[in-house]
Amino acid sequence: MRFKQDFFEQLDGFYSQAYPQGISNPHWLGWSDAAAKLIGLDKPNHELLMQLSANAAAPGASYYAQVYSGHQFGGYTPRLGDGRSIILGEAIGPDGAWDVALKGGGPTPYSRHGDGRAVMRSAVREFLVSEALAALSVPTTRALAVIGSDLPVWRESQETAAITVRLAKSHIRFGHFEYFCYSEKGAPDKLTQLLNFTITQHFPHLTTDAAGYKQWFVEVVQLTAKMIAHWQAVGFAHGVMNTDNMSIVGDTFDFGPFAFLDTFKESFICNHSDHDGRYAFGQQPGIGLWNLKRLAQALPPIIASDDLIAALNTYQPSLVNHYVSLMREKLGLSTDSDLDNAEQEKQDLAFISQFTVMLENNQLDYTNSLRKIGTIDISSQHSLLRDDMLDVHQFDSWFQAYQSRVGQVSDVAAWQHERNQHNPKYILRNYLAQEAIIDIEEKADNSKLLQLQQLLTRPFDEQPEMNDFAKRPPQWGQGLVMSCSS
Ligand SMILES: Nc1ncnc2c1ncn2[C@@H]1O[C@H](COP(=O)(O)OP(=O)(O)OP(=O)(O)O)[C@@H](O)[C@H]1O
Ligand SMILES: [Mg+2]
Repeated sequence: MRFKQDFFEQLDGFYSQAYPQGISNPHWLGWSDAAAKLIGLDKPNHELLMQLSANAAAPGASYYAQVYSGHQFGGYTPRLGDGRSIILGEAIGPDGAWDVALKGGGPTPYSRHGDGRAVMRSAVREFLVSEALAALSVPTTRALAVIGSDLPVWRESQETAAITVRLAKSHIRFGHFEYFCYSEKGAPDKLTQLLNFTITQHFPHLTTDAAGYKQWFVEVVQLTAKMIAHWQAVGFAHGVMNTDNMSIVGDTFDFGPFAFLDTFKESFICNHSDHDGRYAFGQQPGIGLWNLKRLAQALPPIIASDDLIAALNTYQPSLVNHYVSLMREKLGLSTDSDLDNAEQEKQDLAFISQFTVMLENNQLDYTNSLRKIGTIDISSQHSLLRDDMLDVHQFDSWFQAYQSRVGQVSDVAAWQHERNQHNPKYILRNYLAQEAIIDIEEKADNSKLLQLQQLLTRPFDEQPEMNDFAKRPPQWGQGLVMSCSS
Protein backbone atom coordinates (compact mmCIF):
# COMPACT_ATOMS: atom_id res chain seq x y z
CA MET A 1 0.00 0.00 0.00
CA ARG A 2 1.25 3.43 -0.90
CA PHE A 3 -0.26 6.16 1.28
CA LYS A 4 -0.76 9.87 1.15
CA GLN A 5 -1.83 11.66 4.29
CA ASP A 6 -3.91 14.64 3.19
CA PHE A 7 -6.51 14.50 5.97
CA PHE A 8 -3.85 13.90 8.62
CA GLU A 9 -1.56 16.65 7.35
CA GLN A 10 -4.16 19.28 6.46
CA LEU A 11 -6.79 18.88 9.16
CA ASP A 12 -4.96 19.08 12.45
CA GLY A 13 -7.60 19.32 15.19
CA PHE A 14 -10.08 17.14 13.29
CA TYR A 15 -8.78 13.85 14.67
CA SER A 16 -6.76 12.21 17.43
CA GLN A 17 -3.81 9.95 16.96
CA ALA A 18 -4.85 6.38 17.78
CA TYR A 19 -2.73 3.27 17.35
CA PRO A 20 -4.53 0.01 16.67
CA GLN A 21 -3.84 -2.97 18.89
CA GLY A 22 -3.06 -6.30 17.32
CA ILE A 23 -5.40 -9.26 17.51
CA SER A 24 -4.09 -12.72 18.40
CA ASN A 25 -3.90 -15.54 15.89
CA PRO A 26 -4.96 -13.35 12.94
CA HIS A 27 -6.19 -15.18 9.84
CA TRP A 28 -7.89 -14.14 6.64
CA LEU A 29 -11.58 -14.93 6.71
CA GLY A 30 -12.19 -13.08 3.47
CA TRP A 31 -10.34 -11.04 0.87
CA SER A 32 -11.78 -9.08 -2.03
CA ASP A 33 -9.70 -9.08 -5.21
CA ALA A 34 -11.94 -6.35 -6.65
CA ALA A 35 -11.41 -4.06 -3.66
CA ALA A 36 -7.68 -4.84 -3.64
CA LYS A 37 -7.41 -3.66 -7.22
CA LEU A 38 -8.79 -0.25 -6.21
CA ILE A 39 -5.67 0.42 -4.16
CA GLY A 40 -3.20 -1.34 -6.42
CA LEU A 41 -2.94 -4.58 -4.43
CA ASP A 42 -3.10 -8.05 -5.86
CA LYS A 43 -3.26 -11.11 -3.61
CA PRO A 44 -3.15 -11.30 0.18
CA ASN A 45 0.17 -12.16 1.82
CA HIS A 46 1.55 -12.67 5.31
CA GLU A 47 3.08 -9.20 5.56
CA LEU A 48 -0.28 -7.59 4.77
CA LEU A 49 -2.01 -9.88 7.26
CA MET A 50 0.34 -8.68 9.98
CA GLN A 51 -0.16 -5.02 9.02
CA LEU A 52 -3.93 -5.15 8.68
CA SER A 53 -4.39 -7.09 11.91
CA ALA A 54 -2.26 -4.39 13.59
CA ASN A 55 0.44 -6.86 14.53
CA ALA A 56 3.00 -4.90 12.49
CA ALA A 57 3.22 -1.27 11.45
CA ALA A 58 2.12 -0.48 7.91
CA PRO A 59 4.81 1.64 6.25
CA GLY A 60 3.54 5.16 5.57
CA ALA A 61 0.43 4.81 7.78
CA SER A 62 -0.50 7.63 10.19
CA TYR A 63 -3.13 5.94 12.40
CA TYR A 64 -5.82 8.33 13.53
CA ALA A 65 -9.46 8.49 14.60
CA GLN A 66 -11.68 11.30 13.34
CA VAL A 67 -13.97 13.36 15.56
CA TYR A 68 -17.62 13.89 14.64
CA SER A 69 -21.02 14.03 16.27
CA GLY A 70 -24.47 13.13 15.01
CA HIS A 71 -28.20 12.77 15.36
CA GLN A 72 -28.90 9.23 16.54
CA PHE A 73 -32.53 8.07 16.33
CA GLY A 74 -33.57 11.72 16.21
CA GLY A 75 -31.58 12.98 19.20
CA TYR A 76 -28.31 14.90 19.04
CA THR A 77 -25.17 13.38 20.56
CA PRO A 78 -22.61 16.19 20.79
CA ARG A 79 -19.50 14.05 20.48
CA LEU A 80 -19.00 10.65 18.93
CA GLY A 81 -15.89 10.11 16.82
CA ASP A 82 -14.29 6.90 15.58
CA GLY A 83 -14.56 4.69 18.63
CA ARG A 84 -13.51 1.53 16.84
CA SER A 85 -12.26 2.53 13.44
CA ILE A 86 -8.68 3.60 12.94
CA ILE A 87 -7.62 5.16 9.65
CA LEU A 88 -4.20 4.40 8.21
CA GLY A 89 -4.29 7.09 5.54
CA GLU A 90 -5.34 7.43 1.91
CA ALA A 91 -4.02 4.52 -0.17
CA ILE A 92 -3.23 5.54 -3.70
CA GLY A 93 -4.88 3.43 -6.39
CA PRO A 94 -4.95 3.52 -10.17
CA ASP A 95 -8.16 5.62 -10.26
CA GLY A 96 -7.93 7.59 -7.05
CA ALA A 97 -7.23 7.31 -3.36
CA TRP A 98 -9.17 5.33 -0.75
CA ASP A 99 -9.05 5.74 3.02
CA VAL A 100 -7.98 2.47 4.60
CA ALA A 101 -9.54 1.89 8.02
CA LEU A 102 -9.30 -0.98 10.48
CA LYS A 103 -12.84 -1.30 11.80
CA GLY A 104 -12.50 -3.08 15.11
CA GLY A 105 -8.85 -2.08 15.49
CA GLY A 106 -9.04 -1.31 19.21
CA PRO A 107 -9.87 1.61 21.50
CA THR A 108 -9.40 5.26 20.56
CA PRO A 109 -9.93 8.49 22.50
CA TYR A 110 -13.56 8.34 21.24
CA SER A 111 -14.36 4.85 22.46
CA ARG A 112 -16.28 6.07 25.54
CA HIS A 113 -17.23 2.84 27.33
CA GLY A 114 -16.68 0.59 24.32
CA ASP A 115 -13.80 -1.79 23.74
CA GLY A 116 -12.98 -0.56 20.24
CA ARG A 117 -13.62 -4.01 18.83
CA ALA A 118 -15.98 -5.60 16.33
CA VAL A 119 -17.29 -9.12 16.78
CA MET A 120 -16.69 -11.63 14.01
CA ARG A 121 -20.37 -11.84 12.97
CA SER A 122 -20.62 -8.09 12.39
CA ALA A 123 -17.22 -7.86 10.64
CA VAL A 124 -18.20 -10.70 8.28
CA ARG A 125 -21.55 -9.08 7.50
CA GLU A 126 -19.89 -5.75 6.71
CA PHE A 127 -17.34 -7.45 4.47
CA LEU A 128 -19.94 -9.43 2.53
CA VAL A 129 -22.47 -6.66 2.07
CA SER A 130 -19.96 -4.01 1.02
CA GLU A 131 -18.80 -6.14 -1.87
CA ALA A 132 -22.32 -7.38 -2.65
CA LEU A 133 -23.69 -3.84 -2.93
CA ALA A 134 -20.77 -2.81 -5.12
CA ALA A 135 -21.57 -5.68 -7.49
CA LEU A 136 -25.14 -4.38 -7.65
CA SER A 137 -23.81 -0.91 -8.59
CA VAL A 138 -25.09 0.62 -5.35
CA PRO A 139 -22.76 3.44 -4.19
CA THR A 140 -20.95 2.05 -1.16
CA THR A 141 -17.80 1.88 0.89
CA ARG A 142 -15.79 -1.23 0.11
CA ALA A 143 -14.17 -3.96 2.14
CA LEU A 144 -10.69 -5.20 1.31
CA ALA A 145 -10.70 -8.01 3.83
CA VAL A 146 -12.06 -9.47 7.02
CA ILE A 147 -9.56 -10.86 9.50
CA GLY A 148 -10.52 -13.31 12.23
CA SER A 149 -8.74 -13.85 15.54
CA ASP A 150 -9.07 -15.70 18.82
CA LEU A 151 -9.22 -12.53 20.90
CA PRO A 152 -12.23 -12.83 23.21
CA VAL A 153 -14.68 -9.93 23.42
CA TRP A 154 -17.80 -9.60 25.52
CA ARG A 155 -21.23 -8.67 24.22
CA GLU A 156 -24.29 -10.53 25.53
CA SER A 157 -21.92 -13.48 25.76
CA GLN A 158 -18.29 -14.12 24.90
CA GLU A 159 -17.47 -13.85 21.20
CA THR A 160 -14.28 -13.39 19.20
CA ALA A 161 -12.99 -10.15 17.69
CA ALA A 162 -12.41 -9.55 14.00
CA ILE A 163 -11.36 -6.60 11.86
CA THR A 164 -12.97 -5.41 8.66
CA VAL A 165 -10.55 -3.52 6.47
CA ARG A 166 -12.76 -0.77 5.09
CA LEU A 167 -11.96 1.28 2.01
CA ALA A 168 -13.84 4.55 1.73
CA LYS A 169 -13.47 7.41 -0.73
CA SER A 170 -14.03 9.52 2.35
CA HIS A 171 -14.80 8.95 6.01
CA ILE A 172 -16.31 12.43 6.30
CA ARG A 173 -19.89 12.15 7.55
CA PHE A 174 -22.73 14.64 7.94
CA GLY A 175 -21.79 14.46 11.62
CA HIS A 176 -18.38 16.02 11.00
CA PHE A 177 -20.07 19.25 9.94
CA GLU A 178 -22.49 19.08 12.86
CA TYR A 179 -19.61 18.69 15.29
CA PHE A 180 -17.67 21.67 13.99
CA CYS A 181 -20.80 23.80 13.89
CA TYR A 182 -22.00 23.10 17.42
CA SER A 183 -19.02 22.03 19.47
CA GLU A 184 -16.04 24.07 18.47
CA LYS A 185 -15.41 27.71 19.20
CA GLY A 186 -14.70 29.65 16.01
CA ALA A 187 -16.85 27.19 14.07
CA PRO A 188 -16.96 29.16 10.81
CA ASP A 189 -13.19 28.81 10.42
CA LYS A 190 -13.24 25.11 11.13
CA LEU A 191 -16.33 24.55 8.98
CA THR A 192 -14.70 26.43 6.11
CA GLN A 193 -11.53 24.42 6.49
CA LEU A 194 -13.50 21.15 6.48
CA LEU A 195 -15.60 22.18 3.52
CA ASN A 196 -12.59 23.37 1.51
CA PHE A 197 -10.92 20.03 2.16
CA THR A 198 -14.07 18.11 1.20
CA ILE A 199 -14.43 20.05 -2.04
CA THR A 200 -10.76 19.86 -3.00
CA GLN A 201 -10.57 16.13 -2.34
CA HIS A 202 -13.99 14.87 -3.39
CA PHE A 203 -15.66 17.54 -5.54
CA PRO A 204 -12.60 18.82 -7.42
CA HIS A 205 -14.72 20.24 -10.25
CA LEU A 206 -16.04 22.87 -7.80
CA THR A 207 -14.40 26.04 -6.55
CA THR A 208 -13.76 26.79 -2.89
CA ASP A 209 -15.78 30.01 -2.84
CA ALA A 210 -19.43 30.97 -2.27
CA ALA A 211 -20.54 29.71 -5.68
CA GLY A 212 -18.71 26.41 -5.17
CA TYR A 213 -20.14 25.94 -1.65
CA LYS A 214 -23.67 26.47 -2.88
CA GLN A 215 -23.27 23.97 -5.71
CA TRP A 216 -21.54 21.52 -3.36
CA PHE A 217 -24.60 21.27 -1.15
CA VAL A 218 -26.82 20.72 -4.19
CA GLU A 219 -24.55 17.82 -5.15
CA VAL A 220 -24.55 16.31 -1.66
CA VAL A 221 -28.36 16.42 -1.70
CA GLN A 222 -28.45 14.70 -5.07
CA LEU A 223 -25.83 12.07 -4.26
CA THR A 224 -27.79 11.18 -1.13
CA ALA A 225 -31.03 10.99 -3.11
CA LYS A 226 -29.37 8.75 -5.67
CA MET A 227 -27.97 6.40 -3.03
CA ILE A 228 -31.36 6.01 -1.35
CA ALA A 229 -33.08 5.51 -4.72
CA HIS A 230 -30.71 2.56 -5.23
CA TRP A 231 -31.61 1.14 -1.80
CA GLN A 232 -35.33 1.34 -2.51
CA ALA A 233 -34.93 -0.21 -5.95
CA VAL A 234 -32.78 -3.12 -4.78
CA GLY A 235 -34.74 -3.65 -1.55
CA PHE A 236 -32.00 -2.74 0.91
CA ALA A 237 -32.75 -1.58 4.44
CA HIS A 238 -29.80 0.18 6.11
CA GLY A 239 -31.15 0.07 9.64
CA VAL A 240 -29.15 2.85 11.34
CA MET A 241 -29.51 6.01 9.29
CA ASN A 242 -28.07 8.28 11.95
CA THR A 243 -26.32 11.40 10.62
CA ASP A 244 -22.98 10.01 11.79
CA ASN A 245 -23.54 7.13 9.36
CA MET A 246 -24.27 9.35 6.35
CA SER A 247 -21.28 9.77 4.07
CA ILE A 248 -20.65 13.17 2.54
CA VAL A 249 -19.91 11.56 -0.83
CA GLY A 250 -23.19 9.61 -0.92
CA ASP A 251 -21.82 6.11 -0.32
CA THR A 252 -23.67 3.55 1.79
CA PHE A 253 -21.76 3.64 5.06
CA ASP A 254 -21.63 1.61 8.30
CA PHE A 255 -23.24 -1.79 8.03
CA GLY A 256 -24.85 -2.90 11.25
CA PRO A 257 -28.29 -4.47 11.34
CA PHE A 258 -28.93 -3.98 7.58
CA ALA A 259 -31.05 -6.42 5.58
CA PHE A 260 -32.21 -7.03 2.07
CA LEU A 261 -35.96 -7.53 1.86
CA ASP A 262 -37.09 -11.08 1.48
CA THR A 263 -40.90 -10.66 1.40
CA PHE A 264 -41.73 -7.14 0.23
CA LYS A 265 -42.92 -5.05 3.14
CA GLU A 266 -42.84 -1.24 3.30
CA SER A 267 -42.87 -1.28 7.09
CA PHE A 268 -40.03 -3.83 7.38
CA ILE A 269 -37.70 -3.05 10.32
CA CYS A 270 -34.30 -4.75 10.41
CA ASN A 271 -32.89 -3.15 13.55
CA HIS A 272 -33.81 -4.83 16.81
CA SER A 273 -33.44 -1.49 18.67
CA ASP A 274 -35.68 0.44 16.27
CA HIS A 275 -38.91 0.02 18.23
CA ASP A 276 -40.85 2.74 16.39
CA GLY A 277 -39.71 1.85 12.89
CA ARG A 278 -37.91 5.15 12.43
CA TYR A 279 -35.58 3.44 9.96
CA ALA A 280 -38.10 1.03 8.44
CA PHE A 281 -37.55 0.26 4.76
CA GLY A 282 -40.30 2.59 3.53
CA GLN A 283 -39.13 5.43 5.79
CA GLN A 284 -35.67 5.64 4.25
CA PRO A 285 -36.42 8.31 1.61
CA GLY A 286 -37.97 10.61 4.23
CA ILE A 287 -35.15 10.01 6.71
CA GLY A 288 -32.63 10.86 4.00
CA LEU A 289 -34.24 14.29 3.74
CA TRP A 290 -34.43 14.65 7.52
CA ASN A 291 -30.71 13.93 7.72
CA LEU A 292 -29.90 16.41 4.96
CA LYS A 293 -31.86 19.02 6.90
CA ARG A 294 -29.69 18.35 9.96
CA LEU A 295 -26.63 18.81 7.76
CA ALA A 296 -28.09 22.02 6.33
CA GLN A 297 -28.72 23.31 9.85
CA ALA A 298 -24.99 23.11 10.51
CA LEU A 299 -24.06 25.11 7.42
CA PRO A 300 -25.57 28.64 7.71
CA PRO A 301 -22.26 30.00 9.03
CA ILE A 302 -20.84 29.34 5.56
CA ILE A 303 -23.75 28.89 3.11
CA ALA A 304 -26.78 31.20 2.78
CA SER A 305 -29.98 29.69 4.18
CA ASP A 306 -31.93 30.39 0.99
CA ASP A 307 -29.39 28.40 -0.99
CA LEU A 308 -29.59 25.51 1.46
CA ILE A 309 -33.38 25.45 1.25
CA ALA A 310 -33.34 25.61 -2.54
CA ALA A 311 -30.95 22.63 -2.62
CA LEU A 312 -33.10 20.63 -0.18
CA ASN A 313 -36.06 21.20 -2.49
CA THR A 314 -34.27 19.23 -5.20
CA TYR A 315 -34.09 16.11 -3.01
CA GLN A 316 -37.49 14.60 -3.60
CA PRO A 317 -37.63 15.13 -7.39
CA SER A 318 -34.08 13.83 -7.69
CA LEU A 319 -34.83 10.69 -5.66
CA VAL A 320 -38.01 9.99 -7.63
CA ASN A 321 -36.17 10.52 -10.88
CA HIS A 322 -33.40 8.05 -10.00
CA TYR A 323 -35.80 5.53 -8.50
CA VAL A 324 -38.14 5.57 -11.49
CA SER A 325 -35.30 5.18 -13.93
CA LEU A 326 -33.87 2.20 -12.00
CA MET A 327 -37.32 0.59 -11.82
CA ARG A 328 -37.95 1.23 -15.52
CA GLU A 329 -34.85 -0.81 -16.31
CA LYS A 330 -36.06 -3.59 -14.03
CA LEU A 331 -39.53 -3.67 -15.52
CA GLY A 332 -38.59 -2.85 -19.09
CA LEU A 333 -40.49 0.41 -19.40
CA SER A 334 -39.00 2.34 -22.26
CA THR A 335 -39.13 6.12 -22.24
CA ASP A 336 -39.66 7.06 -25.87
CA SER A 337 -43.29 7.98 -25.45
CA ASP A 338 -45.38 10.93 -26.57
CA LEU A 339 -45.96 12.10 -23.01
CA ASP A 340 -43.76 14.80 -21.57
CA ASN A 341 -41.12 13.52 -19.17
CA ALA A 342 -42.72 14.78 -15.98
CA GLU A 343 -46.10 13.29 -16.80
CA GLN A 344 -44.54 9.96 -17.83
CA GLU A 345 -42.54 9.87 -14.61
CA LYS A 346 -45.64 10.52 -12.53
CA GLN A 347 -47.56 7.76 -14.25
CA ASP A 348 -44.67 5.33 -14.01
CA LEU A 349 -44.21 6.01 -10.30
CA ALA A 350 -47.88 5.21 -9.71
CA PHE A 351 -47.55 2.06 -11.82
CA ILE A 352 -44.43 0.90 -9.94
CA SER A 353 -46.17 1.52 -6.66
CA GLN A 354 -49.11 -0.66 -7.80
CA PHE A 355 -46.53 -3.36 -8.49
CA THR A 356 -44.94 -3.21 -5.02
CA VAL A 357 -48.36 -3.02 -3.32
CA MET A 358 -49.34 -6.15 -5.25
CA LEU A 359 -46.19 -7.93 -4.08
CA GLU A 360 -46.90 -6.91 -0.50
CA ASN A 361 -50.56 -8.00 -0.67
CA ASN A 362 -49.50 -11.36 -2.04
CA GLN A 363 -46.59 -11.69 0.41
CA LEU A 364 -44.11 -12.24 -2.36
CA ASP A 365 -40.36 -12.18 -2.32
CA TYR A 366 -39.11 -8.89 -3.79
CA THR A 367 -35.94 -10.12 -5.52
CA ASN A 368 -37.40 -13.35 -6.85
CA SER A 369 -40.52 -11.62 -8.17
CA LEU A 370 -38.48 -9.07 -10.07
CA ARG A 371 -36.23 -11.79 -11.43
CA LYS A 372 -39.34 -13.45 -12.89
CA ILE A 373 -39.92 -10.37 -15.02
CA GLY A 374 -37.11 -11.80 -17.12
CA THR A 375 -39.25 -14.87 -17.88
CA ILE A 376 -42.31 -12.94 -19.02
CA ASP A 377 -43.49 -12.90 -22.61
CA ILE A 378 -45.39 -9.67 -22.61
CA SER A 379 -47.83 -10.88 -25.27
CA SER A 380 -48.91 -13.87 -23.17
CA GLN A 381 -51.42 -13.80 -20.32
CA HIS A 382 -49.57 -16.59 -18.53
CA SER A 383 -46.42 -16.12 -16.51
CA LEU A 384 -44.48 -17.52 -13.57
CA LEU A 385 -45.24 -14.32 -11.70
CA ARG A 386 -48.98 -14.80 -12.18
CA ASP A 387 -48.66 -18.34 -10.82
CA ASP A 388 -47.31 -16.90 -7.55
CA MET A 389 -50.29 -14.63 -6.96
CA LEU A 390 -52.93 -15.30 -4.37
CA ASP A 391 -55.07 -12.65 -6.01
CA VAL A 392 -54.87 -13.27 -9.77
CA HIS A 393 -57.54 -10.66 -10.50
CA GLN A 394 -55.39 -7.91 -9.08
CA PHE A 395 -52.49 -9.28 -11.10
CA ASP A 396 -54.45 -9.47 -14.34
CA SER A 397 -55.55 -5.88 -14.16
CA TRP A 398 -52.00 -4.77 -13.33
CA PHE A 399 -50.66 -6.92 -16.16
CA GLN A 400 -53.02 -5.36 -18.65
CA ALA A 401 -51.62 -1.93 -17.78
CA TYR A 402 -48.11 -3.42 -17.99
CA GLN A 403 -48.74 -4.82 -21.46
CA SER A 404 -49.95 -1.51 -22.75
CA ARG A 405 -47.06 0.39 -21.11
CA VAL A 406 -44.40 -2.00 -22.53
CA GLY A 407 -46.05 -2.23 -25.94
CA GLN A 408 -44.70 -4.41 -28.74
CA VAL A 409 -41.55 -6.39 -28.01
CA SER A 410 -39.96 -7.56 -31.25
CA ASP A 411 -37.22 -9.69 -29.70
CA VAL A 412 -38.60 -11.36 -26.56
CA ALA A 413 -35.36 -13.18 -25.67
CA ALA A 414 -33.35 -9.96 -25.87
CA TRP A 415 -35.95 -8.12 -23.75
CA GLN A 416 -35.84 -10.87 -21.15
CA HIS A 417 -32.05 -10.97 -21.15
CA GLU A 418 -31.98 -7.21 -20.61
CA ARG A 419 -34.29 -7.54 -17.58
CA ASN A 420 -31.93 -10.11 -16.05
CA GLN A 421 -29.11 -7.57 -16.26
CA HIS A 422 -31.10 -5.30 -13.93
CA ASN A 423 -32.83 -7.78 -11.62
CA PRO A 424 -30.33 -9.75 -9.54
CA LYS A 425 -30.91 -13.41 -8.93
CA TYR A 426 -28.74 -13.41 -5.80
CA ILE A 427 -28.70 -11.01 -2.87
CA LEU A 428 -27.13 -11.27 0.57
CA ARG A 429 -30.13 -12.64 2.41
CA ASN A 430 -29.70 -12.44 6.17
CA TYR A 431 -30.06 -16.17 6.61
CA LEU A 432 -27.26 -16.85 4.13
CA ALA A 433 -24.89 -14.52 6.00
CA GLN A 434 -26.00 -16.20 9.21
CA GLU A 435 -25.18 -19.69 7.88
CA ALA A 436 -21.70 -18.53 6.88
CA ILE A 437 -21.19 -17.01 10.34
CA ILE A 438 -22.36 -20.14 12.16
CA ASP A 439 -19.88 -22.27 10.18
CA ILE A 440 -17.04 -19.97 11.20
CA GLU A 441 -18.21 -19.85 14.80
CA GLU A 442 -18.79 -23.56 15.24
CA LYS A 443 -16.36 -25.20 12.82
CA ALA A 444 -13.77 -22.50 12.09
CA ASP A 445 -14.83 -23.06 8.49
CA ASN A 446 -15.02 -20.03 6.20
CA SER A 447 -15.81 -21.94 3.01
CA LYS A 448 -19.45 -20.82 2.99
CA LEU A 449 -18.34 -17.22 3.35
CA LEU A 450 -16.01 -17.62 0.37
CA GLN A 451 -18.71 -19.32 -1.66
CA LEU A 452 -21.20 -16.55 -0.87
CA GLN A 453 -18.66 -13.88 -1.69
CA GLN A 454 -17.93 -15.46 -5.08
CA LEU A 455 -21.62 -15.84 -5.81
CA LEU A 456 -22.44 -12.23 -4.93
CA THR A 457 -19.75 -10.76 -7.15
CA ARG A 458 -21.91 -12.00 -10.08
CA PRO A 459 -25.44 -11.42 -8.76
CA PHE A 460 -27.06 -11.15 -12.20
CA ASP A 461 -25.59 -14.38 -13.61
CA GLU A 462 -27.78 -17.46 -13.61
CA GLN A 463 -25.18 -19.77 -11.92
CA PRO A 464 -27.68 -22.67 -11.93
CA GLU A 465 -25.54 -24.81 -9.62
CA MET A 466 -26.13 -22.14 -6.94
CA ASN A 467 -29.94 -22.11 -7.22
CA ASP A 468 -30.37 -22.88 -3.55
CA PHE A 469 -28.88 -19.50 -2.66
CA ALA A 470 -31.72 -17.76 -4.48
CA LYS A 471 -34.41 -19.41 -2.39
CA ARG A 472 -36.61 -17.60 0.08
CA PRO A 473 -35.41 -18.11 3.66
CA PRO A 474 -36.36 -21.25 5.54
CA GLN A 475 -38.65 -20.83 8.54
CA TRP A 476 -35.81 -20.09 10.98
CA GLY A 477 -34.34 -17.43 8.71
CA GLN A 478 -37.48 -15.40 8.07
CA GLY A 479 -37.57 -11.86 9.39
CA LEU A 480 -34.22 -12.17 11.17
CA VAL A 481 -33.66 -8.97 13.11
CA MET A 482 -30.14 -7.92 14.04
CA SER A 483 -29.06 -6.12 17.16
CA CYS A 484 -26.61 -3.21 17.27
CA SER A 485 -24.28 -4.97 19.74
CA SER A 486 -21.64 -5.46 17.13
N1 LIG B 1 -17.26 -1.56 20.46
C1 LIG B 1 -17.14 -0.24 20.39
N2 LIG B 1 -16.13 0.40 21.03
C2 LIG B 1 -15.99 1.72 20.96
N3 LIG B 1 -16.81 2.53 20.28
C3 LIG B 1 -17.83 1.97 19.63
C4 LIG B 1 -18.06 0.57 19.64
N4 LIG B 1 -19.15 0.30 18.91
C5 LIG B 1 -19.60 1.49 18.45
N5 LIG B 1 -18.81 2.50 18.88
C6 LIG B 1 -18.96 3.92 18.58
O1 LIG B 1 -20.31 4.30 18.75
C7 LIG B 1 -20.71 5.21 17.73
C8 LIG B 1 -21.93 4.71 17.00
O2 LIG B 1 -21.68 3.42 16.51
P1 LIG B 1 -22.08 2.91 15.06
O3 LIG B 1 -22.52 1.50 15.23
O4 LIG B 1 -22.90 3.88 14.33
O5 LIG B 1 -20.68 2.98 14.28
P2 LIG B 1 -19.65 1.87 13.99
O6 LIG B 1 -20.32 0.74 13.31
O7 LIG B 1 -18.90 1.52 15.23
O8 LIG B 1 -18.59 2.55 13.03
P3 LIG B 1 -18.66 3.30 11.61
O9 LIG B 1 -19.74 4.35 11.68
O10 LIG B 1 -17.29 3.87 11.50
O11 LIG B 1 -18.92 2.27 10.56
C9 LIG B 1 -19.48 5.42 16.85
O12 LIG B 1 -18.83 6.58 17.29
C10 LIG B 1 -18.66 4.21 17.12
O13 LIG B 1 -17.28 4.43 16.91
MG1 LIG C 1 -21.37 4.41 12.76
